[in-house]
Amino acid sequence: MRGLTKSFGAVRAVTDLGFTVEPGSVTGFLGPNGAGKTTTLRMVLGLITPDSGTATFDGVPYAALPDPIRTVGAVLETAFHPARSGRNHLRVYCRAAGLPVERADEVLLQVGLADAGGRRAGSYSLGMRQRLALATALLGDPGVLVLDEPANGLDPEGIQWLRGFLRHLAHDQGRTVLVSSHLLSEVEQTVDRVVIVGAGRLVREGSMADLRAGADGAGTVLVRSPEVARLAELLRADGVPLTLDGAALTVTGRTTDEIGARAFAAGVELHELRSHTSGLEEIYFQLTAGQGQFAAPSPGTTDPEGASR
Ligand SMILES: Nc1ncnc2c1ncn2[C@@H]1O[C@H](COP(=O)(O)OP(=O)(O)OP(=O)(O)O)[C@@H](O)[C@H]1O
Repeated sequence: MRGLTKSFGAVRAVTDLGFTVEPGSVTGFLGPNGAGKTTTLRMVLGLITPDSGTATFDGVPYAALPDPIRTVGAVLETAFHPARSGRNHLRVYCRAAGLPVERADEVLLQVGLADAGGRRAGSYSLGMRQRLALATALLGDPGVLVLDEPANGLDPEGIQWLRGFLRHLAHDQGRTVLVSSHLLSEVEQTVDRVVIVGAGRLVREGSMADLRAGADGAGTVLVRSPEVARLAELLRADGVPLTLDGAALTVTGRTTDEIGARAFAAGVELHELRSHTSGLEEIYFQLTAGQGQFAAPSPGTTDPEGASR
């Protein structure tokens, strides 16, 4: 994508957005609600026309792809004829796209719906609908998958399955997988790279490892110890920011590894040592704070301008 820009009337949804998604990895497309993710994906898939900029697959815009279903599979919104079985839904797509109808059963098996293929799609749970949508995207065995919030409605087991499945498609099969989400925690363990957008603009692009490196020490660490006061004294002497509230010691800007090592070196017994907030989540929050569509002042903030920043 290069220089993608799109307005809806007075609303500027996406501004000069450009990034590249590589094969063999899962890229997370992250941003708060209203950041412009869906609008971007719709432009990529030729469903809406950008005001300016281009989106291409190996240099070819979606509209010019000779065989789009074999190049790109997408899950944007999940709409099914409720009375049609999952299998028939897929067969309709196969016929429309000139694919053998046997593909329907192959993709049902791939997404774990083989036993439910004969049931009405209207009776499917939200998670099963997501799987059926994914199956539809896979019909043409495309090299690129574009998925808008595919974890929506999945239970923890479904999310774990999706995680493994997307990684398999990218890492083992070499496909290009772009997956949007407004929650970093939802895709944190799935994605290799992230593209973060806020208010329609690129905020950050890079590997998950880079983001993690930046997040090291950004969270807080909670410590329980029968010698908590002594440990607090030692850490204060080291210049470590902390708060001691009764028996609860909270340390900022250090990892659990660092605190553990310091306590061990001083012979301080620890009963609990855990990171309270994922530093990664904090970084994501800082990068996108105030850039969501429904950005509101934090509780207790009286600045009336806060909501619009
Ligand atoms: N068809 C449309 N007409 C008018 N405004 C639109 C339209 N589509 C999107 N917008 C606006 O463009 C902005 C970006 O919306 P978009 O749906 O792309 O964000 P998103 O990042 O996908 O959000 P979410 O995580 O909530 O799905 C929002 O302000 C939205 O209200």
